[in-house]
Amino acid sequence: MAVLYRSMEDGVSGGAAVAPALYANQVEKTYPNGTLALERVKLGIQPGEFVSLLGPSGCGKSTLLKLFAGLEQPSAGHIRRGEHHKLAMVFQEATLMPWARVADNVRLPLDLARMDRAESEERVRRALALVGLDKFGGVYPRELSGGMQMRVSIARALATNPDLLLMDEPFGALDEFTRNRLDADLRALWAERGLTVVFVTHSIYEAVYLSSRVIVMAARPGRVIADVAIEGPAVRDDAFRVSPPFMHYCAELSALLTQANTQEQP
Ligand SMILES: Nc1ncnc2c1ncn2[C@@H]1O[C@H](COP(=O)(O)OP(=O)(O)OP(=O)(O)O)[C@@H](O)[C@H]1O
Repeated sequence: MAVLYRSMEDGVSGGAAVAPALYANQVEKTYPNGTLALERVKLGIQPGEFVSLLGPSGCGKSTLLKLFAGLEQPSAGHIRRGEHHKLAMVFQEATLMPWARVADNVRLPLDLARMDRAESEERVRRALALVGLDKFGGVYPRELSGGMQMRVSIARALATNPDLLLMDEPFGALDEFTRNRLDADLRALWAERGLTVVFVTHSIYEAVYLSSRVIVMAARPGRVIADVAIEGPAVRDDAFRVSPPFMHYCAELSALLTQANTQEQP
């Protein structure tokens, strides 16, 4: 069988000498209102992996991403980030400033970092080219489609030259066609730039298409229930989406999610 079920221990040690880019050790998160969002999550992410966090609503995917980003602190256990990694985050909403042109939106984090203007303009130009929006720097966000606005949001993250990209369901609000296209572009970008990506999604198809590894989560309490390596072709085109291995992985992940739901505690 092509699917590999790796133990949670393997996820942490990776079995390799390379230090993980991200590491969660026995992490728990209880919010101030008493909600136990995550229970004993143990997970290591190696540099260069494309890892999706897949699971039903409320299983703690966003919470885990925020813990990795340092936006939330664990209630127990600890989170470690590789020392030399530069992190950027992309959210479900494009969160653009409507009064500012696209190029100014993308330049925002560089302005906040007080980067020299000549350098920041060059960074913005390159980031917009990477997401296929080189001709749109001068327009306002409202003049762009939802998919293009998400591209701007990704360009804003890329302009900071991250090597670690945390993405919280960035394409969840888009139609399927646009989403598939952005998935393909993101996968190509990941391969080209040697990024480490952690990607939150509800979609089994999206997780299989994009990832080198899928972490399956269950709710109440949020926890990791499986760690599945996706050994698809390195270059993933539309043919991969209808190939037998793709269908096979989708069926495996679907079965794992169903199993997790039926095991849910009331
Ligand atoms: N700031 C908060 N305060 C209290 N409870 C929270 C907070 N943020 C999240 N939760 C709760 O923690 C649990 C996990 O939420 P989280 O957003 O991480 O899940 P998720 O898997 O990302 O869900 P979704 O796919 O719907 O975004 C949920 O029960 C949620 O209601």
